Amino acid sequence: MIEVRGLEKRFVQGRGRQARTVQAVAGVDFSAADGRITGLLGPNGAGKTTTLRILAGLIEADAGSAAVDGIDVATRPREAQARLGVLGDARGLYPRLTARENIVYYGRLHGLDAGRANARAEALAAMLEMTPLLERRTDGFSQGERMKTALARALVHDPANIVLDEPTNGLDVLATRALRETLRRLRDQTGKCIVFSTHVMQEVERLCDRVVVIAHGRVVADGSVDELRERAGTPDFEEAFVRLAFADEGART
Ligand SMILES: Nc1ncnc2c1ncn2[C@@H]1O[C@H](COP(=O)(O)OP(=O)(O)OP(=O)(O)O)[C@@H](O)[C@H]1O
Repeated sequence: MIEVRGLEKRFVQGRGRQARTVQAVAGVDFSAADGRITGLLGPNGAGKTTTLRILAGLIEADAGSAAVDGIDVATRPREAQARLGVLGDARGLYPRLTARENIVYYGRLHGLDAGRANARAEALAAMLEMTPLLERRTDGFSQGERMKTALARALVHDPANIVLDEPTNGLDVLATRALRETLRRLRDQTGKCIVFSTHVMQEVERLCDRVVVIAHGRVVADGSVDELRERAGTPDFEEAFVRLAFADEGART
């Protein structure tokens, strides 16, 4: 279970009189339940990545709070991280290490012994259909191979909650389908709480039980795909998104 309340974050770029403030997140609230896939949907620059980075404990919020299974990420970061698997946008694999070493290394950081970390790497590789990649250095991996390795690494400690930042970025149709299948399996078979950010409508329609629409750093709508369509008064989800996300700017096409 993930809960975000009144989250705010601004960035200051430059110094002195040249300094410019960007309000990246301006009061985001949402909850993501166990056994559900929740999508953060928003246009470029809406504040999705910043929200997820705060949740992952990578940056601090200026105001508000984020909690994983009721544990505040700012005040009890290690406990919160133990319950959270994070697939970041940069993937960040160590190129000189093999896929197995990348996964096991993270397992060890999360306190698993070597035997357990290796067993988890093998089980996850089987689930993600990447066993033949395990002993290869990640240097030179394709986008899909990187994503699988990074996802296995994020899941190595079997967290109850998973956060993914634009997980299908750069993936082809088959890899995207495989990822969708994996996320559904994690939801249905193990009841994980899954949150992912995207700006791909199709992905949200096919995968999400709940959608949180973010625009200009704020939540502008929250509900199932059907509820959002109904609320926007259109059967076309893309049109519904545009109406909800850009309501204050007049509808665009
Ligand atoms: N480290 C930073 N320094 C300065 N500005 C930042 C920083 N990180 C994010 N921003 C700004 O905050 C705003 C929100 O960015 P964020 O990456 O959270 O959006 P997003 O919804 O994930 O967008 P996208 O879909 O394009 O990835 C943007 O205007 C961005 O330029």
